[in-house]
Amino acid sequence: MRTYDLLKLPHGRITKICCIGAGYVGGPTCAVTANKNPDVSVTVVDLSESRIAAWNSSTLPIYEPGLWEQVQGARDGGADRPQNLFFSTDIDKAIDEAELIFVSVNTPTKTMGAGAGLGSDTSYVEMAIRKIAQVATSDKIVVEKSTVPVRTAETMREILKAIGKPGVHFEVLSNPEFLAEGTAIRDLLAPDRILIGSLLNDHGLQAAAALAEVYARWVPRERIITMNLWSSELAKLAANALLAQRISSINALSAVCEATGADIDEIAFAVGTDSRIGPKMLKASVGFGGSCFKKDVLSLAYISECLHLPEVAAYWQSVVDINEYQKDRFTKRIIRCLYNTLNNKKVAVLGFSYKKDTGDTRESAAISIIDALVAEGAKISIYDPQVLESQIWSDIEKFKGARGDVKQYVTVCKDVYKACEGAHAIIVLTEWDEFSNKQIRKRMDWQRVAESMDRPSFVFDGRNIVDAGKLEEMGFRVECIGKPGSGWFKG
Ligand SMILES: NC(=O)C1=CN([C@@H]2O[C@H](COP(=O)(O)OP(=O)(O)OC[C@H]3O[C@@H](n4cnc5c(N)ncnc54)[C@H](O)[C@@H]3O)[C@@H](O)[C@H]2O)C=CC1
Ligand SMILES: O=C(O)[C@H]1O[C@H](OP(=O)(O)OP(=O)(O)OC[C@H]2O[C@@H](n3ccc(=O)[nH]c3=O)[C@H](O)[C@@H]2O)[C@H](O)[C@@H](O)[C@@H]1O
Repeated sequence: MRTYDLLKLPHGRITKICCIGAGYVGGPTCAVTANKNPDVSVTVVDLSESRIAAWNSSTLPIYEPGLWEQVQGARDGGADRPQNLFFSTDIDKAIDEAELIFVSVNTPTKTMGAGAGLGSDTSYVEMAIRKIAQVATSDKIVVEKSTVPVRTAETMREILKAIGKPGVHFEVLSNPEFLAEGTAIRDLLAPDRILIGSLLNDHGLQAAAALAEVYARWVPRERIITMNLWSSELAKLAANALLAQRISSINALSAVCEATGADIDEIAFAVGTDSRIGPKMLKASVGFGGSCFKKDVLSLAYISECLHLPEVAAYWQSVVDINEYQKDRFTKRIIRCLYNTLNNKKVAVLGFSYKKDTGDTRESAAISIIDALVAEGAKISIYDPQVLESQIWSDIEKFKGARGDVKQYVTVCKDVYKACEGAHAIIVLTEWDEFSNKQIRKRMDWQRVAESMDRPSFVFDGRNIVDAGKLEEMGFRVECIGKPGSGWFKG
C-alpha cells in the first residue's frame, strides 16, 4: 500500500474540491468556500438533474439571504476573480479530479427495517462512498459533512478499503456543519467554530491539516478545532440535541405559564441573563421544525438504545415528545377558543416554512397543525412569503385528516389580505418579520385585516411576534404561547 502523504498533493495543498450533494448544506458551504479560496476549484455534484440545473440558473433551488451573491461571484466569475464554482451531474469526473471530497448528502430518519422512525438512514452516504471507491484513481481525503451516527467513519473506511483501487489511499475526516437555515451565509462567513475530526495518526493529522488550510483562508485559526473522529461525529449530534432540548425546556415552561398567568418571554429573559444559561434558543414557540432537530435527537436516542442505555434513550426521546405535545396543545387551544367547532370556519395560516428566512418546510409545525385543523372541518387559507405553492401542495397531500379532495378545504394565497379576508381566526406559525406589528417597516396592515375578518376575530400567535395589546385595541382576541390570553383576568 502506497502511503498517503500530503506532500504528494499537487502544489502540496488542496487545489480541487468535489462536494457530493447540492442541497441546503452542499450549495451554500461550497459557494462560500469557493469565494474564499479563489485558487481552488470547487465542483458540487448531485444525482438530481433539476437541482443542478437550478444551481446553474438565476433561480437557485433554495432561498437563503445572501446566497445569490456568493454563488454568482464564484460561479460566473468576473473581471477581478476567476470562475471556480461549478455545479454538475458528472459525479465520476468530479470525484476523480478532486483531492478532497465532501460528502454532503441527506441522512433522513429511517422509514423501514430496524430502527424505522428513529435511526438515521445512511444509505445515501454509503452510496456516495461506494461511488468514490469505485471511481478514484488517486489518493483522496473524504470528508463526512453529513450528520451521521457516531462511528460512521469506520464504515466508510472499511468500504473504501474494500472497494478502492489498489494503491489508492483514502483518509476519512469528520467535519460536521453547524449552519442554521435562514442565516446560513452569515454562519458560514463567521462560524463559531469549525470542527475537524481525524484519526490521530500521521495520515489523519496531515489530512486534517490540509482541510484546516482551506478554512483558514477566512476563519481565525483559534476557531478551527481538531479532535478525534468519533468525538467530532458525536459532537454534532450533541449540539443539535442540546439546542433542541433548550427549546423543549422553554416550551414545557410555557405550558406552566399559560396555567398560572406567568409570561414565558419574561421567564426567558430572566433566566437568559444568567451568563451560565445565556439568552439564545430560548424563544418559546409552537414547536421546533426543520429537517434536523427531530431526526438528530431521535438518532441519538436510537444510538443510546442500541448501546443498551435505555434511560439515556428515554431522556432524549422526551425532547421530541415535548415538541409533539407543544404542537398538540396549541391546536387544542385553537379549537377550544373557537367554541369547540371549526366546521366550515375560515382559518388563515400565516407562515408555512419551519422558520423565517427560508422556504424549507421539512418538519414544519405548520404541516401537522393544519392537518389537525382540516380534520376538524376548518377551511384553511395559507400565506407564506417564500414557500413555493407546489411545495405546500406536496406537503398537504400527505395529510391524514383530509376527507376527499384536500383542495375543498385548503387554499394557498399569494396575498396576505386575501388569506385573512372573512376569516374567524389567524394563526401565525412562522415568525416572518412582515407578520409582526412591532416592526415599523415591511409589516402587514393589521387594521386593514381587522376590518375584513369575521367576528369575534382571533389571533393565535405561535411565535410570540405580535404586540397583543395593540391588536386587542383593534378588537382582536389574542392568544400567545406561554402568556395569559385575552380571556384571562388581568387583575
Ligand atoms: N439543512 C441544514 O440546515 C443542515 C443539514 N445538515 C446535514 O447535512 C446533510 C445534508 O442536508 P441537506 O443539505 O439539508 O440535504 P438535502 O436533501 O437538501 O440535500 C442532499 C442532496 O444530496 C443528493 N444526493 C443524495 N445521495 C446522493 C448521491 N449518492 N450522489 C449524489 N447526490 C446525492 C440529493 O439529491 C440532495 O440534492 C444531512 O446529513 C443533514 O443532517 C447539517 C447542518 C445543517
Ligand atoms: O443540523 C442542522 O440542520 C442545523 O439545525 C439547526 O438549524 P435550523 O434547524 O436550520 O434552525 P434553528 O434556528 O436551529 O431552528 C430550528 C427550529 O427551532 C425553532 N426555534 C429556534 C430557536 C428558538 O429559540 N425557538 C424555536 O422554537 C425554529 O423556529 C425552528 O423551527 C441548528 O441551529 C444548526 O446549528 C444545525 O446546523
